[in-house]
Amino acid sequence: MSKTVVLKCGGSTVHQLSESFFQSLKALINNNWNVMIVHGGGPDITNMLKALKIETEFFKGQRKTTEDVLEVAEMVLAGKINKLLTNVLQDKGLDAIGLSGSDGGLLKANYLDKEHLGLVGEVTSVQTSVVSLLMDNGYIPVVAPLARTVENETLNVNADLAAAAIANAVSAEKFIFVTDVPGILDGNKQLIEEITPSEINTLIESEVITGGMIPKVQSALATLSDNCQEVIIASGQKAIIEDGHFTGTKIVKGMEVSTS
Ligand SMILES: Nc1ncnc2c1ncn2[C@@H]1O[C@H](COP(=O)(O)OP(=O)(O)O)[C@@H](O)[C@H]1O
Ligand SMILES: CC(=O)N[C@@H](CCC(=O)OP(=O)(O)O)C(=O)O
Repeated sequence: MSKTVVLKCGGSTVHQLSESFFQSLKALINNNWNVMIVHGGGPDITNMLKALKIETEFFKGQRKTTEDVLEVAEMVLAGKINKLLTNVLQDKGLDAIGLSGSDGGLLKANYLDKEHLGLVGEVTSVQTSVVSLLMDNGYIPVVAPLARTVENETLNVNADLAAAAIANAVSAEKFIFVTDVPGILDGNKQLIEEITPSEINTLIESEVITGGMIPKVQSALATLSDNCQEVIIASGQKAIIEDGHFTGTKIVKGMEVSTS
């Protein structure tokens, strides 16, 4: 039976994905993995908002989303970035179908914090049949992080959190964050090859892990399970598989000793 890998491609890297990254996807498919991609696009949304002279602000790492901001976010995520990624995958000989989380009831959400964030969603359910249908037929689903409420309103969703919700719902055996750094770096900017949840918490407290890395590691911790034994953070500028092994940082459950 095929295993499933969910990759989250950050907006920081989506324009710079390397040839070896696409070769790694082919290797996964040749090894019978079902592959799906959830993408971001934060920097492109910010640039488009600036060009349109619409103010943009973040609250606790998430974009405050007014109706004007949502219109631009949807245009950039479901239009520009989703098509760019789907086209490049097709160009590399990988069968991909682009869709938004609001298509086919894929992602349902509630308002995360309407007062502070406006039209931002927290995913409450994932209609996995939409992506299974595509993967079972040999396609890579490429998902833009938008969702619908039960009242049929569209909401903007942080892409790391959308990817984690999807990875959990499809019971992915592997979950990989593809970003613009080689993985989690320590205080000396050296790559950490393997890390446990308690070591991550220490690095957050000591402010070695900051900014956009925080939602990634938090999403990773929420996804680790008996089924998904490791979550990987790797660079899209390199191969994500070398000599049959995943590159980057592996976040593993570890052998945490309970003191309670
Ligand atoms: N300890 C760390 N190791 C690596 N990157 C870190 C760390 N702490 C913060 N970061 C930042 O996290 C960024 C990746 O997050 P982000 O910019 O949100 O990427 P993406 O668009 O891929 O989601 C890196 O470019 C880096 O600046
Ligand atoms: C609510 C919220 O913050 N949504 C994000 C969606 C895109 C995203 O998360 O893109 P990256 O992965 O490139 O950061 C935003 O508007 O920027």
